[in-house]
Amino acid sequence: MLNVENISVFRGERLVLDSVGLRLDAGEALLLTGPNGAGKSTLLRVLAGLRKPEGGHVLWAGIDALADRTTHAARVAYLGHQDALKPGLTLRENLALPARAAGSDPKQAPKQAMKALDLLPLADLPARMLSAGQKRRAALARVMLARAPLWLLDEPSLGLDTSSIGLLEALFHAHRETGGIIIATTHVPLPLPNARTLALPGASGLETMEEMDMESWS
Ligand SMILES: Nc1ncnc2c1ncn2[C@@H]1O[C@H](COP(=O)(O)OP(=O)(O)OP(=O)(O)O)[C@@H](O)[C@H]1O
Repeated sequence: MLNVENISVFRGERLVLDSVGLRLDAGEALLLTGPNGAGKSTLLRVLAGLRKPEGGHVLWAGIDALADRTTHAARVAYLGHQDALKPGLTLRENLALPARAAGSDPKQAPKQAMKALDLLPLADLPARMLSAGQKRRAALARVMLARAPLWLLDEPSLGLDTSSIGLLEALFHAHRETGGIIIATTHVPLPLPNARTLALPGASGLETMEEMDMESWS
C-alpha cells in the first residue's frame, strides 16, 4: 500500500537520508529508530508531504502520493514534536476542528476521542492549562479524529505515563485492526506488536556534499 523508494534528503550541506526505502501493507507498523540527528523526523515530514525530497518516490497504492499534496494530506495524520493545540480554546473546541475537517460529528467524535484517551474530565479546560502529557494525549486524540489511514507519529509516547501508554496501545491496535498503517519514530519501546524496524544510521554513516563531489572526481 505504502511504497517508499530511494528517498534522499539534504539538510544544508549534509546528506541526511541516502536512498531510504520501505514498504508497508494495510495493518502494518514500522518503528523508525537511530541516533539524534539521523533523519527520523525528516523522513516522517517527507512522508507527510511537508518536505520535498531531493530524490525518490512515495507511492500510495501504486500512485505518486506527493504529486497531489491535498489528496495526500487527507490520507495522513501527522503528529510532530509540537502538539498543535490552540492554547486559548478548550480541549473540546480544539478537538471539534479535526472532527469537522474529517466530516465527523463535531460533538460526538471529540467525546469518543477524549474517552479513548482519558481526557473527558479536562474537556472544558483551555489547552494552555494542560500538562505536557495531557497535551500529548490531546494531540493523539487529534490523530484519531483525522480518520486517516496513514499515521505518522514523531515520538508519540513522549511525556506519557504508564497508564497512558496502555491507552496508546489500544489506540494503535484499533487503527491497525481496521487496516491502518503506523510509522513512528522513537528512542524507547512502543506498544506496537510485530512492528518492523528501520534503523537510520546517523551522520557518521553518511557523506557531505563536499565528500560526494570529491568521490565523483576520483
Ligand atoms: N532547519 C534545519 N536546517 C538544516 N538542518 C537541519 C534543520 N533541522 C534539522 N536539521 C538537520 O537534519 C538532520 C536530521 O534531523 P532530524 O530532526 O530529522 O533527526 P532525528 O533523527 O529526528 O533526530 P532526534 O532523534 O534528535 O529527534 C540533523 O543533522 C539536523 O541537524
